[in-house]
Amino acid sequence: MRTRIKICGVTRPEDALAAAEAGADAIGLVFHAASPRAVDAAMAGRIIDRLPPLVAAVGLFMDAPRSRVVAVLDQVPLDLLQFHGNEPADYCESFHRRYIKSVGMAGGDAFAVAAAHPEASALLLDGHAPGDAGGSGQTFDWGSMLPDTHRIIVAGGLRADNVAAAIKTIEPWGVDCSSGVESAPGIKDRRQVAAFCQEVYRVKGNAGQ
Ligand SMILES: O=C(O)c1ccccc1NCC(=O)[C@H](O)[C@H](O)COP(=O)(O)O
Repeated sequence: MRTRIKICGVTRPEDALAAAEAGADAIGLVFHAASPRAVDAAMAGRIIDRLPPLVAAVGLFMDAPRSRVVAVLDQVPLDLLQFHGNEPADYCESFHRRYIKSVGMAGGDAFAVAAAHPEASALLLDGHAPGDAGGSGQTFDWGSMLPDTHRIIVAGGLRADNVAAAIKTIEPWGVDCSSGVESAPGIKDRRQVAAFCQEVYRVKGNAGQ
C-alpha cells in the first residue's frame, strides 16, 4: 500500500497547488494564532479554492475553545480536523468530523492517547514534547513501540533525505512534513515539496510494493 502524504502549515494558495501537483494527498491549515504558519478563515478559503479535487484540507487546532473551531467550520470547508493539544475525545468528536489526534512523542504516551481517542481516524506522531506546538522540525525515535489500534501518520523533522528511513521503519499510513520543505516559516519551497513527495513515491509508490 502506498504512503499518504500531508504537507502541513500551508499559508499561500500557490503552495497548496504546488503540493497537490507534486502528489500530496492533503494539506494542513494551522488555526493556532501563535504559530508562524497561522492562517485566518479568509486565507484558508482562498487556499482551499485552489486545491484540485480529491486533495483533502485538514484544519489544525491546539486547545482552542470549542466556539473557535465551530466558527472556522462555519466559514471554511475543511475535510478533517487535527488536534494538537490536550483535547479530550468528547471535545474532538463533538464537531462530527473525522479527526486526527497528535501525540508529542518527546515524553508523550502514544498508547494512552490511542486508548483515550478510539474514534480518531489516525494518530499523528510528532517529534516535540506534549504541550509544545508542532512544526518544530524535531524527529522522534522511530524504533519505539507504537499502538496498532489506529492508522499512524509520522510527523516531526521529516525531509526528503530522511523520509525513506521513517517509512521503512514504521510503515505508516501517512507522512506529514512542514518545516522540512520550507524556505522560511510558512513559506513552502516548491522544489523541496516536489523532492519530498518524489522520495515517498520512490519508496512506497504503488500498491503491492
Ligand atoms: O506547524 C505549526 O506551526 C503548528 C503549530 C501549532 C500546532 C501544530 C502545528 N503543526 C503541526 C503539524 O502537523 C506539523 O506538520 C508537524 O508538527 C510536523 O512539523 P515539522 O517537524 O516541521 O515537519
